[in-house]
Amino acid sequence: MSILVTGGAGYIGSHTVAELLENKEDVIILDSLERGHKESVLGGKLIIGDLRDKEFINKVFKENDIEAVIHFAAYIEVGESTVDPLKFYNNNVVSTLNLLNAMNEAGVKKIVFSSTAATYGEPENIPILETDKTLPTNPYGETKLTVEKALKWADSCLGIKHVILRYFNASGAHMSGKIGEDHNPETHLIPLILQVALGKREDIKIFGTDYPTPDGTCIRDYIHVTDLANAHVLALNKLRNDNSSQIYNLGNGKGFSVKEVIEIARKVTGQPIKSVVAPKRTGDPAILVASSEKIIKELKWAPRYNDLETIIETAWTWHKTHPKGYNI
Ligand SMILES: NC(=O)c1ccc[n+]([C@@H]2O[C@H](COP(=O)([O-])OP(=O)(O)OC[C@H]3O[C@@H](n4cnc5c(N)ncnc54)[C@H](O)[C@@H]3O)[C@@H](O)[C@H]2O)c1
Ligand SMILES: O=c1ccn([C@@H]2O[C@H](COP(=O)(O)OP(=O)(O)O[C@H]3O[C@H](CO)[C@H](O)[C@H](O)[C@H]3O)[C@@H](O)[C@H]2O)c(=O)[nH]1
Repeated sequence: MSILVTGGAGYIGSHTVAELLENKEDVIILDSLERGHKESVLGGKLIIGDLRDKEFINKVFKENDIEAVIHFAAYIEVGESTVDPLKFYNNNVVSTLNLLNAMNEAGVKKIVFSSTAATYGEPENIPILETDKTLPTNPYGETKLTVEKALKWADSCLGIKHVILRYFNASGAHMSGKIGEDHNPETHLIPLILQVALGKREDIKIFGTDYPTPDGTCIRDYIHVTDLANAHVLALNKLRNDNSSQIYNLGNGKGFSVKEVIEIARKVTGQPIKSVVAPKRTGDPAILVASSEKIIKELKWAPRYNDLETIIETAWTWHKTHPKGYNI
């Protein structure tokens, strides 16, 4: 039987497909390629289509023997979600309902879902626990929380079991150098810093320097994409072994400020990397750092690349060899 990976041609999805293939899983990748890259799919069967198309998704389940779903497909940009929230509800919520409906009709009872630290909003404690309150400050986080709630009822009423993974800041690239981060447009801090190091961008804007943090810039928890990918394999096996639903944070439990990230990137690249202070971005919490104790304890998750210098080195290797992303 196959594992269906939606959004498997995207950044985190493609790294997870690589990890699944290494674990000898049979993989089907479903992606519209609207924001993904067919070159990032290192193996398995790629089906091109859109989850908003109900007939298409029902057909995928009818024509394939699917054991479980790992669901990455979504829009991910916080800023874009504040400009067009309904588009986010349509792609992130309605698409997922189409998927759950097709799963239910086909009798597929296991799903791993990509959620986010953005479901917490402004945190009440640091590090953030899975049991802390969830009050998203933007439509993107709200759409993910809405899906989490739908999954809860799909479990209790339909017996579809889930593992919800709330990622903090995914970063870095595959150790092989074959796949990496290529969002378009790119808004994430580390790839933007590396574009400055490559001379493709004049400077990196620091969004706000008067946050209540030691150097006044925002603190985030950066997690290597392969460590994230590996957690999906553990989540899948958990669903196979104990058939119960759970929510887990995924971060390194250590925060770095924007200025610290820039400084480490200067060291890794050997480039000066010009920075300029810019206005705050709306809806950015000052500090987001995960407690990942639960997944470490329950699923024996063991991150291998948890040093930020190593994470940035892997991203730098990818960006140097792919200055135009998958368009080389
Ligand atoms: N990147 C991060 O730091 C981060 C952090 C927390 C959570 N997440 C979540 O992880 C998941 C993957 O993020 P990513 O950074 O890999 O994003 P990405 O944009 O690189 O990948 C998403 C993929 O889904 C596909 N897709 C989108 N809508 C689709 C649809 N309706 N039908 C079929 N395919 C569709 C896109 O073409 C793309 O290949 C998302 O659900 C995101 O919300 C990402
Ligand atoms: O040019 C930039 C880009 C970002 N930042 C800052 O750098 C930090 C990290 O920003 P990213 O855009 O890289 O990441 P976010 O923390 O905003 O968001 C990421 O992680 C979130 C979860 O923590 C969500 O899931 C979201 O989808 C994902 O993009 C933030 O403080 C941001 O203000 C800058 O100063 N300048």
